Formats: sequence, structure tokens, C-alpha cells
Amino acid sequence: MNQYVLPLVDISKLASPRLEDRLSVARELDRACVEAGFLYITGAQMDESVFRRIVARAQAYFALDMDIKMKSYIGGSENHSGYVPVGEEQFAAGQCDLKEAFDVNCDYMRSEGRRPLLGPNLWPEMLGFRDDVLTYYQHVTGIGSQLFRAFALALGLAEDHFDAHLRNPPSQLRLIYYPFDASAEDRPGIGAHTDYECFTLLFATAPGLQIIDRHGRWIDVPLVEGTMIMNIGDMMEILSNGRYTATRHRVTKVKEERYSFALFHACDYDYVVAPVVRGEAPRYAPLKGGEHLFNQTAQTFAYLKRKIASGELVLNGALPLDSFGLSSGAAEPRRPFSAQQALSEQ
Ligand SMILES: O=C(O)CCC(=O)C(=O)O
Ligand SMILES: [Fe+2]
Repeated sequence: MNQYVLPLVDISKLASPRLEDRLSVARELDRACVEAGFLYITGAQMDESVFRRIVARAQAYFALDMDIKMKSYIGGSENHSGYVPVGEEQFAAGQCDLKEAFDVNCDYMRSEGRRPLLGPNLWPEMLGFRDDVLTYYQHVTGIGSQLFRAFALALGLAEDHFDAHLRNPPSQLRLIYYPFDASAEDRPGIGAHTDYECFTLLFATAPGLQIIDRHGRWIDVPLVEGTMIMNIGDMMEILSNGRYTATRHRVTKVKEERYSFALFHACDYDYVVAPVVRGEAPRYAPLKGGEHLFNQTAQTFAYLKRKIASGELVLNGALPLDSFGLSSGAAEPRRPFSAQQALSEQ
């Protein structure tokens, strides 16, 4: 395993027909996730042309006039998809992120099984947008499926353990645009947070990402050519019973125009996320994956907060933001054992 600021794992052999090859990647992945919770991945699975295409598409899309972009405002969607203007998302009181985004899910078309994060996406009227975005979504989801198998091996489970729970997951893809603003150095591009799902695969065009280390220090994550950045989210912290922790991260110094593409890999909406490691007492209470994802999302998006304030939306068993991962200076993750306990500790 090469050592940059973060471990780098070559996942090419996850596509090998030999179990030994796949196990060797699973072991490296496990080591990197235990060590850092954040790593670079590279592999023959990655099609560079798909990455080039999404960057060109995002550049063209975010350059459109605001009134055109607002026609697909996320607040008008039924499945939390669409355009996210500057100021919509807030991770800490009094601070709004200097970024625009476009969020999509898997574009779930069936009428049965719809959920707050599963339904047909709201698409902009831009020729080629849907194609480019879904091509990227499917490409990276394919890589994610191999990684779910690797996690199953790493956690001592049957390799196909997660397959049955990956039928229509509410995995989100965010296209993010951080505009250049010389005066914006101390303003967060995206406030500190953990990701809510199992793991995230991120591709970015410029540096800017920072992660918190075990001593509570923020460290810069440089870009490494030909890699994606991967990190553990809340749900994998639970599944692994705290073997891996969801690491807090943020984007602050937006020194140059930056585009990033984050695909958050979740299991199916109704899948109950609970520790899966055998022979260990569970250190986390189970939660329904899709609900956790929606509850956390509803605490940061202005349009959802308005719905909560008006009584139109009522959250069920929501944990406070930042319930997982290491808090500054702590050697151990927080492990909220129950929603009740976590909320009463606020
Ligand atoms: O843009 C980045 O590098 C990070 C984005 C991120 O952390 C997120 O969208 O959750
Ligand atoms: Fe994130």
C-alpha cells in the first residue's frame, strides 16, 4: 500500500475471478479504513472519459443563468433532486456554504416503493445533461458494488452479503461547484460534517478538501492523479461496529474554481443498518438507512427546514447532526446507542 497523506488502494483486482485476489484488496481496504477512514482508490475499473464528460457537463451547467437553474430548484422536487443554490445548505448556525450543487438519485421511475429520496429526478432542460449524469452515476455505482463486496469480505461476511440490499438504494450523486472568490478564504465551501451513508466516492478537479485527524487537526487532502477519494460514512461505522469511523471533513479554501462529484453509496431505503460483525456485542443501535439519510438531510437544507417549521414535515427518530465519527480531540467515536440518548445529550 503506497502512503500519500492518505493510504492509496488499487482496487483493480476486485474484478478478478480469483477469490484470493479480491481478498487481497479487501485486506488493504480494511487496513486503510481502520487507519484513516479516508483513502485514495485507483483501478482499471475507472473510465477516464466518463470523468472528463461529467466535468465538461458541470462547467456548462453551472454557467447557466440563475433563473434557468432555479427552474429545477430542489425545493420543488419530491425526491430531493435538483438545483441547490448558494445558501440553501447550512451545516452550522449562521454559516452558509459558498457552493452550488445539483443533486440526483437513481431516477426511480416505478410508482410503488417511492420514498422521500426515491423517485424520478428533476432534470434541467439541457440537452445531454441527463445522459452524462446518469452515465457517471451508473459507472461509479458499478465501482461501488464491487466495493460493497470487498467490505463484506473485510468484515468477515459472505462476499454477497450486501447484494440483496442494493436493489434500489437512495444513493445520491452531487455535482458541486465552488466558485472562485478571492475574498472567500475563510468562508466554508462546505461546512464540517460526516457523510451519512456507507461510503462516498469523490472525484474533484482541484484541492480544497480537509479532514480531521485523531488529534482534532485539519489536514489538507491533495489530489492524486488517476484516483478517487473514498471515505467511510455513518452507516458503515455502524455496520462495522465502530471498526471504521466516519471522518469529519470540509472544504474551506476555495482558492480556485472547483468542481467535485460525490456519490454517496447507501443500501436500500428500508434496510436496517446494524452492526454485522459476528462475535462482538453491538455498540450501536440499529437505524433504518433511508430514514437516517433523510433525517440528516432535512436538518441542513433550507427548504426542508421550512417544511419542518410549518409542520408539513415531521421527522421520525432523527439523530442530531454530527452523531458519528470522532469529535475534535477524542480518541473514540461517540457511538450514539439510541436516538433518545443522543438527542438528550444535545
Ligand atoms: O467537494 C468536496 O470535496 C467534498 C464534498 C462533500 O464532502 C460532500 O458533498 O459531502
Ligand atoms: Fe462530505
